[in-house]
Amino acid sequence: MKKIAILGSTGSIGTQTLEVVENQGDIEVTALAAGSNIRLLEEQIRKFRPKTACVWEEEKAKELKVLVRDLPVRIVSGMEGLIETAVEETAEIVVTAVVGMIGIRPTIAAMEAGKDIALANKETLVTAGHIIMPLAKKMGVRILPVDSEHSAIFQCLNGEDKKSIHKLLLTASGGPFRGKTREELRNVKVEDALNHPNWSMGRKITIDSSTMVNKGLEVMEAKWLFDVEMDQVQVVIQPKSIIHSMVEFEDGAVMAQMGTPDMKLPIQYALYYPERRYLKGDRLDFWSIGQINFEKPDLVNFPGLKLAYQAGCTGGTLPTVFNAANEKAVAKFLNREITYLTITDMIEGAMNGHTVKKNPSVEEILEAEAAAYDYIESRW
Ligand SMILES: NC(=O)C1=CN([C@@H]2O[C@H](COP(=O)(O)OP(=O)(O)OC[C@H]3O[C@@H](n4cnc5c(N)ncnc54)[C@H](OP(=O)(O)O)[C@@H]3O)[C@@H](O)[C@H]2O)C=CC1
Ligand SMILES: CC(=O)[C@@H](O)[C@H](O)COP(=O)(O)O
Ligand SMILES: [Mn+2]
Repeated sequence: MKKIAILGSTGSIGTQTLEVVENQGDIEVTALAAGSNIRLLEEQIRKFRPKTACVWEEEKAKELKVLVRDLPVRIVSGMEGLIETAVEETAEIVVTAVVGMIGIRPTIAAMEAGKDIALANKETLVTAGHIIMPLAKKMGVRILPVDSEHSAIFQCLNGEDKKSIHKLLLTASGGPFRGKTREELRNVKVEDALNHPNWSMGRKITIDSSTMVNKGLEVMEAKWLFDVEMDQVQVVIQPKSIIHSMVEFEDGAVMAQMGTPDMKLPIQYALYYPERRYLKGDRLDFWSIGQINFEKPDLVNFPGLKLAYQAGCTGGTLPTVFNAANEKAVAKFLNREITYLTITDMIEGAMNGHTVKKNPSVEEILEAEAAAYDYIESRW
């Protein structure tokens, strides 16, 4: 039996990972972690019987301990608990499905403990890719992409030498506001931004898709995962999310990976790589699709993508500031404290106010995160 731990088991990726586990029937779940949803975590513990379970909030962890007192599961909490979950000794693969930079330390700990990483948590790679990728090499562990575009690229590459890549064609749906002007975006509501045309995902990434910040994070994620330059990653709008991404090789050949918008495919591919297994669900029907359209991204009305290229090309602590400012801004928008366009204004302001530090340590990354938060709190 393959053994896995899931950080963020109660979220969109976490629950779909558990669906894959249930459908396949030959994976043991040895550890689970969530933020605060102890009702769902209790259900998961009863069904999958992990050895360790973590709840971020200490008070909730105490409540959970009482709820599962009849079971042989160790309940832990906070960052220490999250790290303990990530290094649970029997797990071979850790699925990083927490949202945000909070994933950095547990991901590093899991790698240091020799675990392969099924990586959904893109914020970790964006902010600490210069630490994660060399560490993977040093420890001989694999970073298996779960993000749909990166899984697509990984599948297109299928072991081809990095030297054969001319460019990566990262597809984007364009989100719910594709084609709109900044004027039209001025008064959009939280509900409008959460209305993604193709994918059902957690709230933070859904807002990121609407601003194109998600694509910006993904350009930086691709740079680290596939060891390419930022200018080798070209974003192509493909509104129906049928093509999940493409690779153009040196000889001009283009490989694309297509499928229905269902994250269970990339999750399952990462968990069983290089094996492909049957996955039940809808399949593409090209007779009814008819057409697949492509567009150039609009960097004027959606400056998030342009700012991401700036952050990724500069490097150092700037991607952290881009990401941290976005995390703070999205939380504020979801909390209805700021307007939609303020999200990218905040990112731009925080980036402009930052002095870049090259090759930052984890501590320096976390300091840059805190500084970006302080900057935003002091100005908005
Ligand atoms: N959803 C998708 O289809 C895709 C997601 N991703 C990436 O995957 C990651 C997860 O996204 P998604 O599943 O949508 O997010 P969700 O918001 O749906 O889930 C987040 C998960 O993280 C948990 N969590 C939050 N804070 C903490 C914490 N401090 N300690 C432990 N667990 C915590 C949540 O617990 P609780 O429920 O208790 O709050 C929940 O289980 C993100 O980085 C996202 O960008 C990438 C590609 C596609
Ligand atoms: C499912 C997934 O991987 C998301 O990151 C998705 O790609 C979001 O879509 P867009 O950012 O292209 O709207
Ligand atoms: Mn994606």
